[in-house]
Amino acid sequence: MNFESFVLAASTATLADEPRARAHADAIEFRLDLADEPLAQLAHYDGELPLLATNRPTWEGGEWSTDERSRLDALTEATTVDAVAAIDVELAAIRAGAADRLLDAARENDVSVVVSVHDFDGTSSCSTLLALLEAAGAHGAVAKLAVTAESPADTLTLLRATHEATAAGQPVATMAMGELGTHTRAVAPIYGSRIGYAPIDPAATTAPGQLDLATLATTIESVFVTGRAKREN
Ligand SMILES: O=C1C[C@@](O)(C(=O)O)C[C@@H](O)[C@@H]1O
Repeated sequence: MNFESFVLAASTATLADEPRARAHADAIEFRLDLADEPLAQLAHYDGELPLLATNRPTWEGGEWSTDERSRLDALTEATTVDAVAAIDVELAAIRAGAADRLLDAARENDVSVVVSVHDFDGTSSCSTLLALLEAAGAHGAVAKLAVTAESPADTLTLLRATHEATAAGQPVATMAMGELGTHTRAVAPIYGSRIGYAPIDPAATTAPGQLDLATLATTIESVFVTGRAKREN
């Protein structure tokens, strides 16, 4: 997965759901931390959509609660699965020096790396967001930043950072979590965001404020394609 154009990922803990995502998604984000028998599911996967493997720890809003080594080892094993085209690694894990082997495995297996940062408490200043995106981008193909919107102004800060990083030639994926941030999931692609995440079922969200896959896909289609056509005319 090269993320040169926008990728809409259906987030799920159940790879058997993949056929239901095909109509709208470009990829599956497989949440190993939320899954039963994640490595066995990967070994048996025979779907059509490429996989982005995420194994989110509790310290970054996920559910993988055992030790860091086993978490990163599971992701390392995921890089050897043909269908896995990308993995998600937290910037904090890279900064802690824990992910070197994983990043090597991704390189050896030709798997792209999405380097992620999540802020579940709020939204920092635009310059801080830009610094985080730059730091994350130094380690992977895409820098991903999910903040929490506590006001409409926070969403503008996120979109400005998205726009500025993109204008500077940096591939980023951004979204504002929380109800106030929901619209950013549909409009961030206009400012350059390369990845969107959505659950197949509205009730199975993997982050606060997500839209379900069909809704996000059709909304992006109308605002993004229409907006692009207008800009190009
Ligand atoms: O990091 C992200 C983005 C996300 O948190 C979101 O806000 O859509 C959803 C997660 O599944 C994914 O790993």
